[in-house]
Amino acid sequence: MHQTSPGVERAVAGARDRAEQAGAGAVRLGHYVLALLEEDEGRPAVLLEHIGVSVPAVRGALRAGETPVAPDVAVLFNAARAWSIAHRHDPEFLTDAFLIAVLRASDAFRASCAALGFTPERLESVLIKSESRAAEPVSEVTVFAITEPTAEVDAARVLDASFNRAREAARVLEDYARFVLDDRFLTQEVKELRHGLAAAAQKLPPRVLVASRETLRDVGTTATAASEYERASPAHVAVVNLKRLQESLRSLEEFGKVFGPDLGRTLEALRYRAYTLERALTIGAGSRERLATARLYVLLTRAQCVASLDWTLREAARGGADVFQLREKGMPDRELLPLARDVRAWTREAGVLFIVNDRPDIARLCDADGVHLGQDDITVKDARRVLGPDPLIGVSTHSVEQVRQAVLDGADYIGIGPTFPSKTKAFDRFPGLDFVRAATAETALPTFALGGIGARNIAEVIAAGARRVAVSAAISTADDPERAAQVLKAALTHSPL
Ligand SMILES: Cc1ncc(COP(=O)(O)OP(=O)(O)O)c(N)n1
Ligand SMILES: Cc1ncsc1CCOP(=O)(O)O
Ligand SMILES: [Mg+2]
Repeated sequence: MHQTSPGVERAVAGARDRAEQAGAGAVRLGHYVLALLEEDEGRPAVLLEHIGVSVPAVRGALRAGETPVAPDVAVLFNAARAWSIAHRHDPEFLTDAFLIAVLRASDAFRASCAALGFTPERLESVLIKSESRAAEPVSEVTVFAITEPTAEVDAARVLDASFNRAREAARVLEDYARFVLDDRFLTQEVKELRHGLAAAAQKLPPRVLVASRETLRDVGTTATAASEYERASPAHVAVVNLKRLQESLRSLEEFGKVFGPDLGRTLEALRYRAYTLERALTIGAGSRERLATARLYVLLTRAQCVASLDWTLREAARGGADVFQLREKGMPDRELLPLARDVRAWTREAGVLFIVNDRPDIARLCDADGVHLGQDDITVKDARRVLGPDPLIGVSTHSVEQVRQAVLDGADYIGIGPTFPSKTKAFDRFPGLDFVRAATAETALPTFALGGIGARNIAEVIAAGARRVAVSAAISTADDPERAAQVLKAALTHSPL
């Protein structure tokens, strides 16, 4: 049994077909050469072009029917195998070794091919590493004439397969961000990563990749695990393809180093970008689910409530508020933590979410559902260190750039504002309704518009694209927080998400 590549098998079958079609009676050496040169991107064709021989010219000039009858194919296989063992330490021979065996099968045939510009020696001279060649300068366009030719071609084969795999995975993720998440920013991010891959691939001489391509020889193409056909949901598709993208990038990075540190570094940067994307894509999907029905978010400060905080909270929850934030800016920690624990208990009873403002440590100690962070507060990354992967992290934003950064940082939801002047907090800059429009169009992450929002202006905010709002004074200073919450919630639920 000979270990050949599918390329060789195709060439053998192709030579037989040619002989049969020509009514030649026997397969001739020329039939093998023409069959080996049939694929423009195959090794033999690339090799000939590399030594300056025009493949179309050979196809036109070689009179296969007039070339010597080929020996039994087993003889050619033996010669190719011996060549491959001698030069590649590999009994599994490729089309280039088979071509050399065919050329060596007859002196007369060798002479006619030499007249067309190629001899086995010329082909070997660019395939085999020799002491004398190693000292020669390597030209920029050189494909095979490199100090370790088979090593580079083998590395290129991995790169070729991995570039394709990474590009395919990126395409799936782009579709997921675009059609499932409906997220403009993440779609753009994945597209940029895909373009980054294409740019990295261009750092290789194009023919190195082409020369390495023998996909059918890849034993992995038929090795399919049953799990490859199982996808529970679009989110599962995204997770599987994120892993595929990262694995391909790791492989690209490692084998890319064979071509120098520059390519390795470029690919490493792309791999880190893929990790960032993973965070944004998977967190985005999870937060959308957990906050799917959350429309009305209420910030409570004890001193600003006209009645008690617990009564205000219960009333507002009865009126339809979905999320409560404890926002105590100057309260001593000894007072804050017990209050936070009380609010945790009240929100649990009411069946609503509870977020602590500014303080991941307090959020963790009182077992809150999450924390809210402003641009000057602790970062999302550090908050995750305190809270772990599950609790919700909200981030305040005042510009589209901050929205994008919050998405990449792994925020679960975003506060967008201030929209209007607020009695709760003083501002000197108002990104206003234009920002509501821009932010809601940019991301599919849950966004809560806030700042001076109440019953009299909520329609404008909704008209600008907001589907969720966060309010403070509108609830904490209301005589009837239940009714106040109902009015806001009714306006919000009027517009579907
Ligand atoms: C839901 C929500 N959005 C924005 C803010 C504002 O947070 P930040 O900018 O950190 O300001 P302070 O509230 O900490 O003064 C928020 N608290 N909640
Ligand atoms: C904390 C904060 N950050 C931006 S606006 C705001 C206060 C929102 O309160 P109100 O609804 O009373 O304006
Ligand atoms: Mg803050």
